[in-house]
Amino acid sequence: MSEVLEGYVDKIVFRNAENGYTVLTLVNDDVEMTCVGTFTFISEGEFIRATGNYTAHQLYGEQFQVQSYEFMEPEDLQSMERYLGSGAIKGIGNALAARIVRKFKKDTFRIIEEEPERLAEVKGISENMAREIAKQFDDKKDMRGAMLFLQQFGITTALAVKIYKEYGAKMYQIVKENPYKLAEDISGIGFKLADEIAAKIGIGTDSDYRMKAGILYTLLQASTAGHVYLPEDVLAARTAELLGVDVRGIEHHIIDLAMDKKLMIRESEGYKQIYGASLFYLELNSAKMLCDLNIKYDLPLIEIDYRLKAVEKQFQIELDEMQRTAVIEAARNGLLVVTGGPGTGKTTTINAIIRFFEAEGMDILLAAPTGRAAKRMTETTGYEARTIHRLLEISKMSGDMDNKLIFERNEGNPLETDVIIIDEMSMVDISIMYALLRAITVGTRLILVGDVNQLPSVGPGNVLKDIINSHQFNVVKLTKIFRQATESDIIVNAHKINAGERINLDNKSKDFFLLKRDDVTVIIQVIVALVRDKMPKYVNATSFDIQVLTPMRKGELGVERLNQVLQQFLNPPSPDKKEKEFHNCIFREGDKVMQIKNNYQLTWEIKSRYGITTENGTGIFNGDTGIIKEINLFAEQVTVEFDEGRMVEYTFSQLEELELAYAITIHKSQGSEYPAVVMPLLTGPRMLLNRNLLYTAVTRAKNCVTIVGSQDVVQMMIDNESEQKRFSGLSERIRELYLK
Ligand SMILES: Nc1ncnc2c1ncn2[C@@H]1O[C@H](COP(=O)(O)OP(=O)(O)OP(=O)(O)O)[C@@H](O)[C@H]1O
Repeated sequence: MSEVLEGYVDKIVFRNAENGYTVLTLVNDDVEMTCVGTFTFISEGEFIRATGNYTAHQLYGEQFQVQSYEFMEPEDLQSMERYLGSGAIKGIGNALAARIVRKFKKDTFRIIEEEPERLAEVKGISENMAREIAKQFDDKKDMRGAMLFLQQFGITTALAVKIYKEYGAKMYQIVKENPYKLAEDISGIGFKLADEIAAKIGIGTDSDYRMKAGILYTLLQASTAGHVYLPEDVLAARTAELLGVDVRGIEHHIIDLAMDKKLMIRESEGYKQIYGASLFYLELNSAKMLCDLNIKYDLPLIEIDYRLKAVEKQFQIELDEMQRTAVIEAARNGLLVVTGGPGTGKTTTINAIIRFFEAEGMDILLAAPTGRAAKRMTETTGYEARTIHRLLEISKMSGDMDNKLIFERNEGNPLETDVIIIDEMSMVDISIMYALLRAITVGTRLILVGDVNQLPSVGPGNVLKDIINSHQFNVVKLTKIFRQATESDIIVNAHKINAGERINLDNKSKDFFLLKRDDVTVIIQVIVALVRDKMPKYVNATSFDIQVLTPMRKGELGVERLNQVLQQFLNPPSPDKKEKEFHNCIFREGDKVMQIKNNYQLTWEIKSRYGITTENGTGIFNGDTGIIKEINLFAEQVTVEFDEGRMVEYTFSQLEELELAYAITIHKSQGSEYPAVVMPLLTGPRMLLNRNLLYTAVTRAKNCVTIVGSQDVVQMMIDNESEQKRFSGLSERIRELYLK
């Protein structure tokens, strides 16, 4: 049962401006009470009614834990004086507040509202100031009114402030008529919340606004699953299910939305592709820019060959036929794709291309979609490679909203270079591809390198595969596995998996094992033994370097369960390790954790042995893993050490961006490499257990792969060619442009 406590905010004892967490003393005629909770908009002197519970704090004694609160108008003279002097109105301190109230008595607030010029009758208040006071008073009143209004729909004060700032007084009309607009305009309000508000207001389930918002929301959901568009029937069916309405009513709303330019409709072989407008233009413009870049350079083959021989001689390599072709095509085309599986010489080819152009005195830029991939590229080429975000000089960062990123490099300020090489192209989604293409002028050569059989990007699109499948650009496929690579069963098996062939699982290999177990408990025991005891010695690494990969999040062998178990064994509770529980997950000092979304604002620091900062920067990206070094319960901060000693401080509320990472999904492992991978494979949905997923998991391991579970499931995955279909139209858009 919640209780209610009313009173004045006497003192704000602590306040975290970022998340609103506040400790304050509330006073009324009877008590003075410490209140703790999230207050987004509060100043000393406000009169509030708080709902919550009394709790006993070990250190601080009795406290009132606030769940929600509302502002009330102060009533008596003392409360008016206290409110005015609280700092809520800038320029009025205690003394002036006392003079104002002494002069106007209980008329004070009415005078401020209705005859503010009379404030100038008080000593120390000019006419200008009087107007200013009235304005502030009015602003705050509106804001308070707005909050009271929004509170009835269960909207938190933080969101209420955002809504009020966005719409001002128009807010009332918008909320009453079309609360779905909130979902379009305000980050933090999604379709679901808007739909709840609509229900409370009494908007019908078949209202036009609701239908349209439902369609747009369905497309947005689809884009988070990687789709750029949805076929009309799929969109209609999913929307109907979401809204609980008849599918037949949806089609004409799709047409209406298209007329409003919120959706784009494209006819494709016998069906309609429905795009959200912004993704449509990202895709169409990417297609155009790719075509524009694809110019031919009329260089005589003899000359290229001559120069290539010189490079081979200088660097003492002999390129294979396809590798030579790749260098030649790179010289003769504005756009080239080089694709191949592990050990087929992609890196060697990149190196040859770099040396070839370098010998011509050309400028070259290297980049990759993730920090880890860029780091590897730097190591294998000896040239600085950056993330694509850094290459494009990301400038405006809105926390987690990738689609709102703004880059300094664009058509008005393009990258000035002769050649750009992008590695790990399979991870590039349509938004970052578009941003990259915008910053490249025709005449700069763009070389895209990647393994098309890896899982596609997390973000929408299937860029690398679509570019290849359009058949309009030069593509060099590297297929030969080089001798050194054939010594690794990881590489050999990866290629077999990809070709749908049976792999040898008799455990005679040095780096590829299957431990047959069919009991979940036993599988977990084996995984613990491998990660904690056996693998570190075998591959000469630490337990933390051994990565457990699993297809699923849920279930007995899913990420969540495995992390709990592995944490218990690899980093058990201990009196000298501090912990923080967050959303049912315990974070403990010493834990291995992973950042689960791109955050361009998080700052990191590298410190020397003497504690002096030697380097700092911003940006921690989806998939970056680190170790919790310290949990500070007093400052409510968690310090995590990422690669290369980059230290990052997370506030407790930012813990939602972290997850334990003893086990991670195969999807999250894209673009990473580990000394050893351990993978439970027992059961799971057939849709998920496919060739593509197994291939990606296996190719993450440098020195050892151990599968624990069922051989039948391994075989089933190899045989299951059905990838989860991605609806993306880049390939079609490119072909349309060439047909014109
Ligand atoms: N032309 C060549 N002649 C002899 N060996 C080669 C040649 N090209 C590549 N190799 C060797 O083959 C192995 C794999 O090459 P490389 O690292 O370039 O492939 P990759 O496709 O980048 O592999 P991965 O994706 O696994 O990093 C390396 O040991 C490399 O030295």
